[in-house]
Amino acid sequence: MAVCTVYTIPTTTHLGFTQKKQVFIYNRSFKRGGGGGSFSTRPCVITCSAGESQTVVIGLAADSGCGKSTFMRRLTSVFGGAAEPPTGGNPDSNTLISEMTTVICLDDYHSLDRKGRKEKGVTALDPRANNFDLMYEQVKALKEGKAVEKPIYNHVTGLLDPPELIQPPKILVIEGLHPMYDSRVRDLLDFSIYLDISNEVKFAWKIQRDMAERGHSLESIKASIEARKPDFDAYIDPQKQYADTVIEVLPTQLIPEDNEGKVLRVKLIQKEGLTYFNPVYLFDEGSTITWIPCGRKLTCSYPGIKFFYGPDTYFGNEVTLLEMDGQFDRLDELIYVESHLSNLSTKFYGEVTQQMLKHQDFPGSNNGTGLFQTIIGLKIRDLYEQIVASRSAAPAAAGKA
Ligand SMILES: Nc1ncnc2c1ncn2[C@@H]1O[C@H](COP(=O)(O)OP(=O)(O)OP(=O)(O)O)[C@@H](O)[C@H]1O
Ligand SMILES: O=C(CO)[C@H](O)[C@H](O)COP(=O)(O)O
Repeated sequence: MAVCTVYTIPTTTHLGFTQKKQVFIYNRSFKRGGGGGSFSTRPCVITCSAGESQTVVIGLAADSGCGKSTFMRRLTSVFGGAAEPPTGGNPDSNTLISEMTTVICLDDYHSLDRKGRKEKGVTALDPRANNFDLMYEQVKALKEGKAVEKPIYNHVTGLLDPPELIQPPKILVIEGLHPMYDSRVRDLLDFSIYLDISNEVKFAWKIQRDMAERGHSLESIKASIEARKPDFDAYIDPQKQYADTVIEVLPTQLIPEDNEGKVLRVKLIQKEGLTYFNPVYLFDEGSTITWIPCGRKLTCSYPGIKFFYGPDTYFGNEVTLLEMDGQFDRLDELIYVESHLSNLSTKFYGEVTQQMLKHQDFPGSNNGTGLFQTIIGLKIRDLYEQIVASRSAAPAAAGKA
């Protein structure tokens, strides 16, 4: 039987607001196949069932409705198998588990529920509505191979539900508004991604989802974006300076004065000098290239497709930029583009095209958003494999010394 220690996280003050004991946590002495325990008002970390090796932690930051779930579906598909909520758990859980990955949504660390935020006049983007101490303790514990009882923020009721048990996975993805906000959490990340959706495109996507699919009015969508904007600018957007990769989505430059937001210009901004990540390049590494692939090998209707590749700087860091403006007419022809890209970390020729074809019904499959999300999924698989290989090589090397 595993012996478990429960650490309680003290109530703290953050940015002048007291992080209150909001969540009912089930502090259970975790036994395999067993139960028993009692409710506590303190969040906890349970030290038991230490994993064989450390978990690799990936951070994905973006505003709400900016494609995080779609990206996660592409990423988990790269590892094979379906991602499902914890079996037999809360039907409103935000967690998705597959054989290799566990994706936790950082909304679960809201310290104020919907009513609490309204009473205090803060948005969910405001750090004062989130418990970063607990986020740090639990991500750290998972990284060290320890199971945690993670709270659940219920998006249906707007309440904080009793927690769920999360076992340390091989790859932990923390996705949400603030994975890179708190420096302690940021330091735990092995790789980080920021989805930077320009206001025009965010608006077009919101209209598509909230107006067409959820029956919201144009005015209410505009009002909701405007209400979130100051906190988005203050707390969410600055995180992109820390990201190892940014996928920036802008209106096309191929159609003069386009304001429909359907054709997109997408930039993949890749940090240079990382140990386990080599940027993807087009044709010749280190060069600067503008490429129009349309013609005999790639069917393009108006306004066509344009790629750009070259070096750049981003928040003072050296980066490699890969950009695609326009959209594909025929996804099977993507192999032509793929064959001119290098450092893709594929396991066989055509794997990017295969992944894109597999999920052609996902939003963004015909443009740079889907292409670059797929490529980053493959790079994360490669990063994971490199980290695991370096860990198993380290003890062997130490043994020889
Ligand atoms: N690449 C894309 N191209 C076009 N539309 C997209 C794209 N990605 C997302 N969208 C639109 O945005 C909506 C939200 O996408 P998704 O659920 O992946 O985002 P999210 O960040 O997880 O949202 P939330 O945080 O609100 O759950 C989709 O239903 C779709 O309408
Ligand atoms: O920005 C968000 C992240 O997804 C949500 O608005 C936040 O989590 C609050 O959720 P809800 O609107 O369901 O109360």
